[in-house]
Amino acid sequence: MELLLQLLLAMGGLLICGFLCSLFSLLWLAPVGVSRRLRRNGFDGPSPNFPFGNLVEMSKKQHGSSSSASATASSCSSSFTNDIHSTVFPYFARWRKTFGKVFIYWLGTEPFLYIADPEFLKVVTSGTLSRKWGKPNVFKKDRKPLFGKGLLMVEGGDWAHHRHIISPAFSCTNLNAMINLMEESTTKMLDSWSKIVASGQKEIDVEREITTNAAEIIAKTSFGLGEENGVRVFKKLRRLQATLFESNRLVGVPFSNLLYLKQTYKAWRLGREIDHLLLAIVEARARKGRGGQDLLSLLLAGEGEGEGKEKARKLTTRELVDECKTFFFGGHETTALALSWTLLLLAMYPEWQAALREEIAEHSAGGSLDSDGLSKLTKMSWVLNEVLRLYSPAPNVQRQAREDIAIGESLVIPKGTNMWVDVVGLHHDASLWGDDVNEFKPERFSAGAGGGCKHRMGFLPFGFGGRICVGRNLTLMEYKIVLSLILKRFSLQLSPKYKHEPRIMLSLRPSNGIQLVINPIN
Ligand code: HEM
Repeated sequence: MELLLQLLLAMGGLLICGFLCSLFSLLWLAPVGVSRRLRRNGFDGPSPNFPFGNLVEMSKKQHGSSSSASATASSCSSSFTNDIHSTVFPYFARWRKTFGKVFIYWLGTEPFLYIADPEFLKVVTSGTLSRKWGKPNVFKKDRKPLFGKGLLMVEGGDWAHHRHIISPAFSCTNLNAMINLMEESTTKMLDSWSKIVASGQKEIDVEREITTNAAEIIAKTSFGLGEENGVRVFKKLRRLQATLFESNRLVGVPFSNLLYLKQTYKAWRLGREIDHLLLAIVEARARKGRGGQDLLSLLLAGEGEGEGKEKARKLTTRELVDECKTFFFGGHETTALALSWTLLLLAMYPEWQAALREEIAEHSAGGSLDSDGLSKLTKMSWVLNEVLRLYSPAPNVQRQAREDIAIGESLVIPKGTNMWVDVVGLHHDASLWGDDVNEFKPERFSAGAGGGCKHRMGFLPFGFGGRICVGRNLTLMEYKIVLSLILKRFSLQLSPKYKHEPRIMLSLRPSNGIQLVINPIN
């Protein structure tokens, strides 16, 4: 009996030792090994402390001049600087001074290759190398309730298949059929603005208004909001988003999820409820056959491309549910931010408000804009590009090496290394754009979509390569419709209450909304 007890104790001890060794290897040996390999390959960077990597330094507030954007704004709310890189990414701005535009830093035990050099980005992602990069596992798990296995997250053959089926749904003909849906929601919003102004209040937080409108538009265009379940999905999706971003997670630190059990559980439960509701919508639509102009109906009706056996299989019900969520989360906040930053900049530049109003009037046949008129709003496209350059709603793009990636003779990026492309850094780089890099000058896009940037990979508001944003035409259409309707009815002025404090909350957002004084145009 005593012998058995000793044996059990010894086995227990061995198990605990084994567990501690694996933990030590996960938390310390593996990341240190990768770190050494990266350094041997010539990649420098700030020294990490495992298991936090460089997170401690990244969470520190910046000092002195780096807070220029907010400092200028708080002392004088009628002017502010667009020089925001060191405000939104103070740690990158600091490290760049020492390590240049390509270096390694660590989120927990995850290595990230920071890239703000467009030529380097081109070399490591061009041609066949593009297939060796996937999406970082560390974010995939975290964002599963939002995107599931939708287009944004899938890889390899699955990605090619989804993209094949989804791209045609965003064709111009299909998008044109959505113009009315967009006008309807926006007119409702503007009618409520008129009432607010009539009641004597002139100031509005346009960011809040525009985000609600964009969420409604994307829900209508993705899965339909006309039905009761559509409205319930919409409300739950918004709650899910708030829940997931309530906590500031220690991304990359092993087991850090245990600190946020309550939020994780709440998000998981909401995710399941949304899935059930969306499943019911998808199944009901599938039974009904073709109907409606939203993306879901188009995907349900759309045949896979190819012939016979080669014909791409249609997306399953489960896959369609994930795509509806992906369109909602990938599409509404980004478009809303592009519009909100635009209204802010137009409030600062009344001459551009006037130029756009003139252009809208010129191309509105019988007072309203059709698809032909929208396509002729050239100056508005310049303004959109300039806003996406200065305040890119998607401030970074990430990838993860699925295998060792050899670049030329001497450089190897080890399997598992993540890539972090600093889009804000690229868009605010004077060596690419010139000394006026931080000025709002939409006319720089008059000569072409590159905006005069010295490198074609220097302007990446919608990402790059095969994975470039599938919804960019939808954004362009929504942007033009919403902005035209606003400018026709109101003129915009900056409110003294506005404080310019852009910050990163997954997307690049204003910290305190965007308060504008709006005046009806007779
Ligand atoms: C101003 C508006 C928008 C911006 C700035 C934006 C930005 C981006 C960026 C940077 C990517 C590349 C991500 C990566 O490579 O990892 C992307 C991909 C994507 N976007 Fe957008 N987006 C916008 C609007 C939309 C809209 C309206 C939709 C859908 C309705 C949408 C759906 C998607 C999807 C599904 C992908 C994944 C494409 C793929 O991986 O093949 N986006 N977007």
